[in-house]
Amino acid sequence: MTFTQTLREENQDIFHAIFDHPFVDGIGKGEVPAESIKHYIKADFEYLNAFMRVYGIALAKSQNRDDINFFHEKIQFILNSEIHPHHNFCDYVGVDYEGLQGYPLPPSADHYIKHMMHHAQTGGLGEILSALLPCPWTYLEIGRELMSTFNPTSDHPFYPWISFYADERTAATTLEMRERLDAIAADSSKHEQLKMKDAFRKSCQLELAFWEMAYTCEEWPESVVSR
Ligand SMILES: Cc1ncc(CN)c(N)n1
Repeated sequence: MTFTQTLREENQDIFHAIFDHPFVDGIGKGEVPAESIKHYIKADFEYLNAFMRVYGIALAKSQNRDDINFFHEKIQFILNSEIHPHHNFCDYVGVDYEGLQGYPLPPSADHYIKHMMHHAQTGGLGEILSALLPCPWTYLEIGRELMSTFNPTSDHPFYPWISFYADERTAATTLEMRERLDAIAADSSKHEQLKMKDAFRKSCQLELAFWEMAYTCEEWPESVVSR
């Protein structure tokens, strides 16, 4: 069994909790509360900005042109392609994308980006890839689960979102990251592998927390200042 197959198996519980989450289920059913969608977009716009910065740190730590090219391409993908699922959500709630940008991150999203940033700053490429991988991998599996469970057609309100993540490009990103991580893990000590496992599991847990954050419109305590 490869290192990333083990990671997937050890985190089956969280993958399933994500598939069962009411926000994810609501995407499949075509019904998600508008406030939850807006909360998601506000946080996800900033989350993806942070994700690109982590790719940038990984690029700076790369030892060969293949890795440099990989991280460079993935930044382009977020900038130019991953805006499509966001536009699908914005159209659903009837708001301008620009109007949902520039907001502070709610606690769980803030935690998630600081977790990735910690591994980017203190770890090698193996640890960074372990912290990043749950992002494409959980969404790829969400897309595939929703495709097979709900069999959406092009008139489904979230068809563009579901088909984007079930698509070959998300599958290719996930596979390329897994292959890079498997190669690094094979040359790493048990201690380093444990750090990678910890980074991966926490990112899976924070993916679940991100859905809950959006669904419940999580805010910092006492964030609304009373006068
Ligand atoms: C929080 C989160 N995780 C994953 C993805 C999919 N790249 C995303 N847009 N946002």
